[in-house]
Amino acid sequence: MNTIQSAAVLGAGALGLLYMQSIQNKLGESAYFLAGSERLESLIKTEYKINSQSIRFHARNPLQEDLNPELILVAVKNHHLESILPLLKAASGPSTIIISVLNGISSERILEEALPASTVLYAAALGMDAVKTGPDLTFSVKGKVLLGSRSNNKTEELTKAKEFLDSCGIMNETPQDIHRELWYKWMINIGVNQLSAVTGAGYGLFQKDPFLRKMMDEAMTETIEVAKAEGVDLTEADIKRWHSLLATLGGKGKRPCSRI
Ligand SMILES: NC(=O)C1=CN([C@@H]2O[C@H](COP(=O)(O)OP(=O)(O)OC[C@H]3O[C@@H](n4cnc5c(N)ncnc54)[C@H](OP(=O)(O)O)[C@@H]3O)[C@@H](O)[C@H]2O)C=CC1
Ligand SMILES: CC(C)(CO)C(=O)C(=O)O
Repeated sequence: MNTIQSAAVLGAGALGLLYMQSIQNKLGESAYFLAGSERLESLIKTEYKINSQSIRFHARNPLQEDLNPELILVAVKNHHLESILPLLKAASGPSTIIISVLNGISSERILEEALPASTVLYAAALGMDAVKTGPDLTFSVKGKVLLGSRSNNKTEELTKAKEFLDSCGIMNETPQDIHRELWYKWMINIGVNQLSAVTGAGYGLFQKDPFLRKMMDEAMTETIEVAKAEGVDLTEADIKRWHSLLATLGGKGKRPCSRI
């Protein structure tokens, strides 16, 4: 099996920058952001700072050149998804592996429908505390990518993508049932992100405020009920699993409210 020699990221936000830093370290110029003409120049010109270290990235426009990277990591917000499909269609081909780190349980199906020739893997990004302010990204923990195939089988594309993430130093796991893990992540977002939006609380408060923790757990318990109705066996133990992960996140000023 060939190893991945070219990779693109769509979305130079908190997660896109976090992953691109590692991917560019591995692939150099064969790693680039995908963008249309409205963002291309600024992506190329901007000097980003990642944990105070200056860094520049490459960017290419798939509407103007044939790219066909072997892997595309999609890291936009859910409400951007529809508008990036033309870029993805132009950039991808039959040998392209797509990984979407969007929160929620629907982006992979949307991508599969829009890009039937490519292979869409199922993924969730978990446990990072990355915050982007202007061109500056800061984080204290990088988290990990949970990765699987639609069938949950260890397909060639899954193995290839996993080996690539490993080679870039991007922590990842291939759980037995990726669909369950997507619901687990969705449960976390429902418990934390909305409450954070309403209260302004960051992880620090979620770690120690009993009232906030109670509301968070109640929202997660409701999500477990919805998951069960969908045939996904999330349990209270998954809430405990989240409590352990929450304890590892940097608490200072972090507001995970805008992630969904
Ligand atoms: N941040 C985190 O810690 C985590 C985030 N996630 C998920 O990852 C995804 C990304 O989150 P995050 O990085 O925080 O989001 P950001 O808002 O920081 O980044 C999204 C990026 O997408 C870019 N974008 C939007 N439309 C286009 C387009 N048409 N072409 C090119 N780029 C475009 C935006 O550019 P512009 O600003 O120019 O519009 C922005 O840079 C979300 O879906 C979120 O749910 C999952 C786990 C953790
Ligand atoms: C688990 C959590 C809340 C921590 O970064 C996250 O990954 C997100 O904000 O989506």
